[in-house]
Amino acid sequence: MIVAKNITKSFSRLKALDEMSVTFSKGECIALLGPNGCGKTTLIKTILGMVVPDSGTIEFDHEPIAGQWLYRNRIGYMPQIGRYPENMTIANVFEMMKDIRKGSCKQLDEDLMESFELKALMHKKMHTLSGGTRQKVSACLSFLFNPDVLILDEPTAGLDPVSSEKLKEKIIMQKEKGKLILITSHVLSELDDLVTEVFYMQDGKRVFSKKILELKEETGEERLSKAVAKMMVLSNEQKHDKSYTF
Ligand SMILES: Nc1ncnc2c1ncn2[C@@H]1O[C@H](COP(=O)(O)OP(=O)(O)OP(=O)(O)O)[C@@H](O)[C@H]1O
Repeated sequence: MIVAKNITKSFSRLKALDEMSVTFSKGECIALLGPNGCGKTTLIKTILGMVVPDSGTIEFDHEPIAGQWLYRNRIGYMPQIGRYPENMTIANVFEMMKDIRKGSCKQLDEDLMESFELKALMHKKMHTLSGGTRQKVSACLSFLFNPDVLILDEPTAGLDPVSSEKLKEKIIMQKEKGKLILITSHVLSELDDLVTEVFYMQDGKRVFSKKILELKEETGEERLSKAVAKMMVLSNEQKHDKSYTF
């Protein structure tokens, strides 16, 4: 569904993405992992067309995305930090988004708005919201237009535990519907029941990408955090052994 080939993106002398290639398929829930500053958000933004790569190509459903924008109607994006017109109420923001996306979605998905009880807060202005409520607005907007692809950048950061669980349940339901979900999180324990694949990056490059079953089998670990940690140790140990392919 999304295929990126040899994507490079530099900011001055820093290579945020270095010849990065990825294939993300329908029905997968992929954890995009790696240390701070390794290029996860930059990769997401190149897929969304918000950052233009210096070289390389990205295809969405076999069509190059360069110069295109309609494909974005099929993606729900929850940014790490949602930025909105601060003087608007939550209701204004939703109306604005519905207006922008007019006609691109027949049936709105308002499940999360209900489970987060957001409707009671609709009159509040964005600049008055707590960090968690702002995060809930971003989550609701990303699911609202029933997208085929969900890109969620640190979705549970700032959410209380009950709201986090509600969001996780919603993500699992979308995965079961066969959607493609890309998710970044530094709290690996939250990803345990969610992800089907792990894509681990460092310094703008892929270190390994593995299906979750394969990862658990190879490391002998059940929990994602332990499996990823062990994979990193194996990766370092095997760096000079060319017979071992990640
Ligand atoms: N617009 C920009 N201008 C200059 N440098 C940038 C810009 N965007 C990203 N970078 C740099 O590119 C590198 C990758 O950043 P990116 O946000 O993709 O990392 P990340 O893996 O998402 O990090 P985190 O886990 O902290 O969210 C970082 O060194 C960052 O400072």
